[in-house]
Amino acid sequence: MRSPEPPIPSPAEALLHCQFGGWATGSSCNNSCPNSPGGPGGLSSPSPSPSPSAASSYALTLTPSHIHVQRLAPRTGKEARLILPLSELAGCSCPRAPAPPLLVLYWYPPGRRRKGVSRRRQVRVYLAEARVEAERWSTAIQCLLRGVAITADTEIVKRLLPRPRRLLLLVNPFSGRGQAMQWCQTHILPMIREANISYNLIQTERQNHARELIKEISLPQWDGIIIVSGDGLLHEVINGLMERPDWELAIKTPVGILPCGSGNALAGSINHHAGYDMCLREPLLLNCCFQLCRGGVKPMDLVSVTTSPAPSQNGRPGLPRRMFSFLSVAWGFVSDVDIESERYRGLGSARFTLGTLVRLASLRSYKGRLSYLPPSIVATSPDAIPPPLRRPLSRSITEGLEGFCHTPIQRTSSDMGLSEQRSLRKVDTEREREREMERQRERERRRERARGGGTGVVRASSLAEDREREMEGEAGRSGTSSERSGTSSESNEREDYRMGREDGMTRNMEETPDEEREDGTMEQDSGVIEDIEERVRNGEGSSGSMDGVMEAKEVGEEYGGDMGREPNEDPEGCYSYPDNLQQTRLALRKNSAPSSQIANAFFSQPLSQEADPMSGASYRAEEMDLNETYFQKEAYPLDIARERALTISSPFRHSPFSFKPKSLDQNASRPRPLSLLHHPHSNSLPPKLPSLSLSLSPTPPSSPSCASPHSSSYLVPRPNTPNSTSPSPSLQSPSFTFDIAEPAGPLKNRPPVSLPFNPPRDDLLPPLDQALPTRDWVTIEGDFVLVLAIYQSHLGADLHAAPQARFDDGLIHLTFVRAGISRATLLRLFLAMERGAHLSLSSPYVSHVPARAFRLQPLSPRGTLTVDGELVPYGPLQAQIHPSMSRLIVGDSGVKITRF
Ligand SMILES: Nc1ncnc2c1ncn2[C@@H]1O[C@H](COP(=O)(O)OP(=O)(O)OP(=O)(O)O)[C@@H](O)[C@H]1O
Repeated sequence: MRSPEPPIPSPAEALLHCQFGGWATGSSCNNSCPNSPGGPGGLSSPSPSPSPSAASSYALTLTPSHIHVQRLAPRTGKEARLILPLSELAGCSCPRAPAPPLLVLYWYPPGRRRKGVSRRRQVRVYLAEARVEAERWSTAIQCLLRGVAITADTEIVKRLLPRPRRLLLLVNPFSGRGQAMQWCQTHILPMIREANISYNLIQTERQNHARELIKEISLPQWDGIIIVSGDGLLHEVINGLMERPDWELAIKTPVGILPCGSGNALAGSINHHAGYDMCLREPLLLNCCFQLCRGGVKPMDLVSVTTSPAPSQNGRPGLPRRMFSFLSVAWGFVSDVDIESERYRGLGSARFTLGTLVRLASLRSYKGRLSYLPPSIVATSPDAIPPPLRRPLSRSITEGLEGFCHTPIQRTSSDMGLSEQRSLRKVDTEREREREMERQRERERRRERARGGGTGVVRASSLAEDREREMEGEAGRSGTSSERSGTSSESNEREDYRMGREDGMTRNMEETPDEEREDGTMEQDSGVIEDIEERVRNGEGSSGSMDGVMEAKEVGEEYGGDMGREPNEDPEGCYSYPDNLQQTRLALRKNSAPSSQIANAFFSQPLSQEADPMSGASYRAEEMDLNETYFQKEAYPLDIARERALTISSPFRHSPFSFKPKSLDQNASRPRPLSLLHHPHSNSLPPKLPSLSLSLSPTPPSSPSCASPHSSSYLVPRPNTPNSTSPSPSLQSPSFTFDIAEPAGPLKNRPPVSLPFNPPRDDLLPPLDQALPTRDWVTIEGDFVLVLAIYQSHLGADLHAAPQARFDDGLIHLTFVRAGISRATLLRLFLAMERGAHLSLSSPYVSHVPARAFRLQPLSPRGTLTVDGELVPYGPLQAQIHPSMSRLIVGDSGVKITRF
């Protein structure tokens, strides 16, 4: 992280050069001084009376990037030379008289801690001969820290300095474990004072207090709004800014976050992009606070999210709600854990570990439809004239999906460009052509079947069938398989399977249903759970949202195993746990009856479409407890036959708002930090879900390889394109069941925006109650365990959910996990996510795709949806990225930054 030491500065480089005396504080650590901005005695201890250090004197040289400190009378055992990079200084000061003329430097060098690299405070104090000299140095250093250019010839005077920055600090005293105010006193305010930043601190008194405040205040007087809390308070602030009449200007106010919550996802992203290792709690806070003091600002994407209307009190249907999100939209497992773990808030971030285990024990799946617009598609407004037909860039997605839904999505997401090139290259050889024909035949067969069903739906009838087909194809191709490219995850996956077979560890993997295969690894995995559980119980897990998990993983690593992997795979494909690990786990399991029970619950039954007795029971109980607070008791009308006929086109077959409104706003019922001890809710599905079905909305088939029986339908403008003169596909082909019906009565033509001041339009999305464009969108229907849309790299400070994400990459990173995944694999996914290694985890049920917009239509009647971790009304939801809309204070480690 630190750059190599610079050589001794040449005279030409030196801006200032002077001799100083040492200043000892009487303690071994030179870290306190009178009148220091951090207060007497620095952060923690009362100051012993400081005095000039008798023996030492130093030559200090200031260059544009460093302060070189040369001890003039070297003592044995002491470093003669110290180099302080300016990039590691939070600030400096020259205390006022009657204090001696001191130059005080607040230095935060990065150091390796128990968990990663983070900053630690050191104060260096030097005694100048005269006050004017100390002030000159202090001014010069502050100029450099604030980006004011000075040279050796510049007359260093105070008026060179820009005015001190002014920050509005909003503190949620109840965030996380309720330590925000304490950390303000001990960590935040001292460092902010050292950086010569003025501030106003306001404690929030209730939910939405910050939002209301931000709507009212005069913004120009603030250089930044800093949230001292978790991500939820920043969500309020961003929406407060967007609800102002001057939102266009207001949203450009730099915002920053000092992590005192339990998830701290944005802080985790800032920490990561600043080059630090993953860390939590105070180290994370110190890193982020230091970055804040450095003052670099970067653009940050926002995502406009339109949710279903909140249930209204007067019985009239409400308006769809629009909000702006900076972090994530989650449905299923992730949002369940987030919301349900509120009751463990006292554990801090370990609440997510526990929540994950609990939710794993009663894993649910949710029926729904996810549509997304891949980023390679040129922006097409739903109202715009369709662009001339071209070869779709996302062809490889469609092509893959037609064949078999799982693997190609995964492959395409990880190396879209590569797979595209590969698909172009492969027609060159004779063999490839044969394979292509074979695939074509297979596609034809499938279409035949689909036509036979009379629905026009291209869908996988069942995973088992798909797997069989895949296997047949594989067997047929086995003669040539070794010649295939080894770069795709598809081929890797098959390679893995093959190696597993050779190893004799399992049965033929391709013949074995996933669950059965994973059953074979049950014992090891339950060991993982037990380790985690044990640590959570001991309070060790309180160090992170997956902290217990992390530590369990470390235990695994000590034993020589990597829990994040399938036991039968290594990077090359084959892996087995060392015996001693298995023995240790068995021993652990013996001594831990409750854990064993949980582990058995996890692994004895794969997640299937069968009802989960546990969840079913809890659901009924909670219905009574919550009195419809969180979930509707009755499903909104769900015509299964009709839903299955849902096509390639519109994800909405009927008005998405036809469900029964809930009696209360879900948000209003979210337990707030003050009321943590209630809320035994859950959101299990009713028993017996229909088996997985998948319908896809392919891109226009402009090449034979992705021709579809309905190809002609793609050649006409979309049904909701105003300039369309051609009849809609549904009129052309009876098998096409496009729904271009008008939305239900009172919703017709209603603006889907509840924000008062006409904020930016979602040009990629039609209103929520209208059909999506057919072009370019991909739709997946089926049973999901989770859908996560994230636009920051981290989902929690220790969950590196989207390693490829940047603050301003203009992308929504979608991860979805389909039903059928086993608990063990899901756990492995989250374990791997801590290191950001989950993208390479090979599971046919897990997909990662980038998008610029998406629409999610839950078809299960119950569930939780969160936006930035906050509960929103359950129902259809859509979102679109607005690149670089806001500004985030990230420090100056990035390349392109401006200072606030
Ligand atoms: N004084 C307050 N009393 C109760 N709730 C508050 C108060 N101030 C803010 N809130 C609300 O508390 C919720 C949770 O706050 P926040 O997200 O900041 O903390 P957290 O949930 O601990 O952290 P994270 O979101 O990172 O897990 C937010 O929705 C916010 O609106």
